[in-house]
Amino acid sequence: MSMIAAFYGGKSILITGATGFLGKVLMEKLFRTSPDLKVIYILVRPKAGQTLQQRVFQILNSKLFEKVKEVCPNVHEKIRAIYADLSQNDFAISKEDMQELLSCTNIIFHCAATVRFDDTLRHAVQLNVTATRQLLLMASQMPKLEAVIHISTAYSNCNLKHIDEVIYPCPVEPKKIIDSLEWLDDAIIEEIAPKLIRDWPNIYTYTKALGEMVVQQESRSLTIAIIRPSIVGATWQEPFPGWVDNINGPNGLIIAAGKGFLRALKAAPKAVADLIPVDTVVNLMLAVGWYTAVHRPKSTLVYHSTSGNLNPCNWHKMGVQVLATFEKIPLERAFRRPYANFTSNNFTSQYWNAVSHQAPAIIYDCYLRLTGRKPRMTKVMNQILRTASMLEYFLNRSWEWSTYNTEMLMSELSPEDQRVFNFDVRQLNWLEYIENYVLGVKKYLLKEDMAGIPEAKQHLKRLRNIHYLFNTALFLIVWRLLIARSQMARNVWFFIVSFCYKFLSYFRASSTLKV
Ligand SMILES: CCCCCCCCCCCCCCCCCCCCCCCC(=O)SCCNC(=O)CCNC(=O)[C@H](O)C(C)(C)COP(=O)(O)OP(=O)(O)OC[C@H]1O[C@@H](n2cnc3c(N)ncnc32)[C@H](O)[C@@H]1OP(=O)(O)O
Ligand SMILES: NC(=O)C1=CN([C@@H]2O[C@H](COP(=O)(O)OP(=O)(O)OC[C@H]3O[C@@H](n4cnc5c(N)ncnc54)[C@H](OP(=O)(O)O)[C@@H]3O)[C@@H](O)[C@H]2O)C=CC1
Repeated sequence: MSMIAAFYGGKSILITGATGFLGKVLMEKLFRTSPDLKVIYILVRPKAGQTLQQRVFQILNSKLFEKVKEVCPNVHEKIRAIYADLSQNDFAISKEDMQELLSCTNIIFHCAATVRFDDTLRHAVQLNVTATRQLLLMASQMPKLEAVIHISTAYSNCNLKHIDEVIYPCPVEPKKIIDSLEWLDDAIIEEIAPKLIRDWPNIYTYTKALGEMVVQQESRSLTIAIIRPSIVGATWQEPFPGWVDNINGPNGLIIAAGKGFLRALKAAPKAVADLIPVDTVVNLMLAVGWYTAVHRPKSTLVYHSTSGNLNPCNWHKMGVQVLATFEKIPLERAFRRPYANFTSNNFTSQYWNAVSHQAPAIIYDCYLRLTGRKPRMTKVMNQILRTASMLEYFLNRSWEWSTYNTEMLMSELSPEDQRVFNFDVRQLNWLEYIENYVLGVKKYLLKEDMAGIPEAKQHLKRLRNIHYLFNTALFLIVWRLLIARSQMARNVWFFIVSFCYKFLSYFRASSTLKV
């Protein structure tokens, strides 16, 4: 019997960010392994014209939740969506709902955040710092509360090279920033933002670091733990391999590479690609929730959910495997044949951007214009290049994250719990994982049919022929122009032709002699 699964039985669990990538996988696992849990409260806002109920309905009826319905048929009754906007005072939760949350909650998983790298400082602070503070104030009024699990990121201290499982102080007090945002206007905030974030690469990682400081300062009587995942990728094993449903981080790059838009990336080929499967993160979260509530550690423990120090993989190896998978299972209607060129050199990277990205986009847009259609490829390409440049910082560096607490926790689990809540990333086979990942991107994200694979392969063959034809034509044109204008080019040309002629004559003569 799993102790962790039993622990969540009969519990009332509050999850923020339950409609997000991590939140959905967390809910799925909770319902599947502890179907006798009492209730999961989720704080949700209406979005994209959908009510709360419609959003929940959509999640529960998705492929991800297919197995849950078998073990927990009344899952609809066990999920209670509460209207909330985390950027508002008191989260805009009604008095009755707030009362219920305060009196019933046993465990909190705080996943909600803005993960955009380019968010405004005001919004990112509201979500990643102020909301965390407010949630902890709520938590301190919950008599039945046993543990709070705060989800941060392994990159919250990416200004350091070696990162321990401790909370590092930030140069400016979070409280001071929260207070100043109240009276400063937006223009001034955006002006001071670069000075505030100093050596953090973006507002996201900076505000996540502030969020951790808030956890440390507001913990008081609470039992809290922090989990820091690195780059969260598709599921490894559960509920099935390769599940993924958003375009963030690796996913967008995999699509852009598979469609042949992105063929070169400014990335250090040997740098560690610290991906961590989402189900591994969720298993650690549930184990940490159990451990924190049962053992009540005296201080706030930090757990790294990273792969680099236990089972490292680098960008080159990952790129090769992504390409190998696209050979077998190509994406439909590719723009060009997939290719991956990783370089950390500035000049080479700019060269590849011009030749491999911008030039084909411009040529294609000319073709669209000539055929009376609206040009769009340059815009798409610029968007992809903007995204790639935002990720560059993370693709050209390696970090060392220590994992003492995570390994300690692993050793505390019973063999059954180690199996059911496996977060031992040493068992991960990267080649198999990446193959399932790419397949998952095709199936669950792009919703492409496997029956279309032969046609997709045919399309790639056509693209290869067009590529050869184009290169040959280009070579001939350039050469013709060169010969017309330069005596030296003409001399070289005559030298090559006469050399080939002599070689062929010699070859013919020697083969005639043999006969
Ligand atoms: C050589 C060729 C490549 C070969 C590939 C081989 C594969 C190699 C293996 C896999 C590669 C893995 C690389 C991973 C690198 C990831 C590093 C991540 C670092 C993590 C740091 C911390 C991790 C975290 O804690 S959390 C979460 C991370 N957060 C994010 O990922 C959010 C990042 N996104 C943003 O901040 C924004 O989307 C931004 C700024 C990039 C763009 O904003 P903008 O307002 O301009 O656009 P959007 O409205 O958001 O989107 C417009 C458009 O672009 C599409 N899009 C969005 N994100 C991506 C993306 N990552 N890649 C590609 N496309 C993306 C989006 O869908 C929109 O499309 P529409 O068609 O217009 O709807
Ligand atoms: N994905 C990754 O690679 C990594 C993620 N993390 C951390 O994990 C956590 C979850 O990330 P992930 O699931 O990927 O992110 P998502 O963007 O998929 O999910 C974010 C969640 O936060 C919710 N949210 C955002 N703003 C508000 C708001 N104003 N009110 C209510 N809810 C809101 C979103 O709700 P809605 O659906 O309404 O937008 C969504 O449920 C975050 O804390 C992130 O920092 C850490 C490392 C890596």
